[in-house]
Amino acid sequence: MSGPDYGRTFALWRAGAGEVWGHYTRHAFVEGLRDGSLPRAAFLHYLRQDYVFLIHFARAWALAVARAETLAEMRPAAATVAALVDAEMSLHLELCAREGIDAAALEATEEAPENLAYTRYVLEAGYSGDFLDLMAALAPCVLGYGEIGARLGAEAAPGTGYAEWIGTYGGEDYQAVCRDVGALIDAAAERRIGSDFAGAARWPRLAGHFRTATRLEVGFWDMGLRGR
Ligand SMILES: Cc1ncc(C[n+]2csc(CCO)c2C)c(N)n1
Repeated sequence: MSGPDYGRTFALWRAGAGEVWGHYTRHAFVEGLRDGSLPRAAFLHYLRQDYVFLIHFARAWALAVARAETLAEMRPAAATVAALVDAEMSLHLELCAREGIDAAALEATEEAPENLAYTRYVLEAGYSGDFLDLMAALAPCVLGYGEIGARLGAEAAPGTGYAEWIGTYGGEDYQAVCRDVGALIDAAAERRIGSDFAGAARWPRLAGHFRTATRLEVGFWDMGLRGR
């Protein structure tokens, strides 16, 4: 099964992750968003944890700014920090406010272990590695939601309570972000390991970061379904 075209590196990493990729992108939580059967309480639990997740994810993209070796790498990383802090977090604040969860309650969310594990793993990939290691750990998050959004945009049942979420990730704006991030990763890989990606000495470690982050996404959905 081939996924959306977000570049050459993504296609190789995605294939290398094997069945774990499908466990992530076709998780029961995702199917619940698609057919509308996901309990609202599970979605809200997920949103609250995701608010905390995005704070640490913005830190990871800020680390990418620091790890960038060219202005062409620095610019999109800086733009992503701004988009996360302004737009993405506001969406969560707004969705939660509508359900009676105010900003103070969101701020007071106790971070779930699955959340901790995932975000600190991504940050550690950047602390101990370079820009490309960090991109390998960030990619499942950014591009996986693109793949999920694209599929749900085409397949979701109409009139469920999750149309807004699906529209955010399935919409053309976010799909363009994914193509841009895919191109950024391809260029970052060529710069550091040349064009024979799979033949590079550090390829297994990069593919390992992608696969591990994908497993941690599965854990995040599991946590969301389980609720508190
Ligand atoms: C657990 C979890 N994984 C992925 C995303 C999706 N996501 C996180 S940041 C971002 C914007 C670009 O970096 C996107 C699409 C999420 N919200 N929560």
